[in-house]
Amino acid sequence: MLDQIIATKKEEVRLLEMPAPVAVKRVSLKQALLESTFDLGLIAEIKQASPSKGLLVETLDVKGIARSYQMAGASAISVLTDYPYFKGKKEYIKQVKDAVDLPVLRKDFIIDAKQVEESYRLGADAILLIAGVMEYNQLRELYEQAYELGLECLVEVHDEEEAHTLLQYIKPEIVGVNNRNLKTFQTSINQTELILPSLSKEAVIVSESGIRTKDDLIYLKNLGVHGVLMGETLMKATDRSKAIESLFANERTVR
Ligand SMILES: O=C(O)c1ccccc1NCC(=O)[C@H](O)[C@H](O)COP(=O)(O)O
Repeated sequence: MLDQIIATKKEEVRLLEMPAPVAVKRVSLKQALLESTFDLGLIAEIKQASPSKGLLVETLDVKGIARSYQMAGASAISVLTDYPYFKGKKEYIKQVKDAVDLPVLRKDFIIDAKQVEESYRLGADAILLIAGVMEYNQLRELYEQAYELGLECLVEVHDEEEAHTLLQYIKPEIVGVNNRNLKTFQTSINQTELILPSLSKEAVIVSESGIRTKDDLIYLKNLGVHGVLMGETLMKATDRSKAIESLFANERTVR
């Protein structure tokens, strides 16, 4: 499946027509995670479908979901822009930027400089770069290009080998540990505990995927991560604001 997704992305890059840049006020993902309402920063995701779970919701009110995430105290919003596998759309980024003040992470399979430039023009504040889907030299180039444009990167690793190799190329400011094995789709939040010692102590760490319960959040908070990225659990909730409020209850930071 992953090979198939990357083949699709190569074809999309070949056909990509650069959009006109939209005017947006960029906000920092890193800062939002460090200054979150809760003790753990929350990147709340908007995705209609996924390869592992199929259709998550029948209809998608992108602006309404973004507002409910912001109202409940999310630090940032992750927006799937891939259509073939996640039913996402590129225009959702601007829709979310218009609806809320939170940083927007473009969630897609970014493998080429053209997609980085496109993300900037679409109005994203940050992009996802996945270590497992490209050469590390390419990852470094895309990372540097993004920061030159004023975009931040969430650099994603899944295992210790990726984490070790990554540090030989770049010292990412924000690292995501994907608890989902992208080859098998299995999730285990223990993956975060396994990888944590291999990551830079200076990086802002986000645990991603398979996070469902308050116990999961307490476990991750005690490991010392700065934030979590949650998709399916929030998308499937009947009341998303209430879901966040009850998952993060008593986790509010007193300033
Ligand atoms: O979600 C999938 O099935 C998936 C399959 C292959 C590659 C990526 C995939 N998901 C992208 C993500 O990173 C997740 O949407 C995100 O981490 C949130 O995960 P979850 O909370 O488990 O929905």
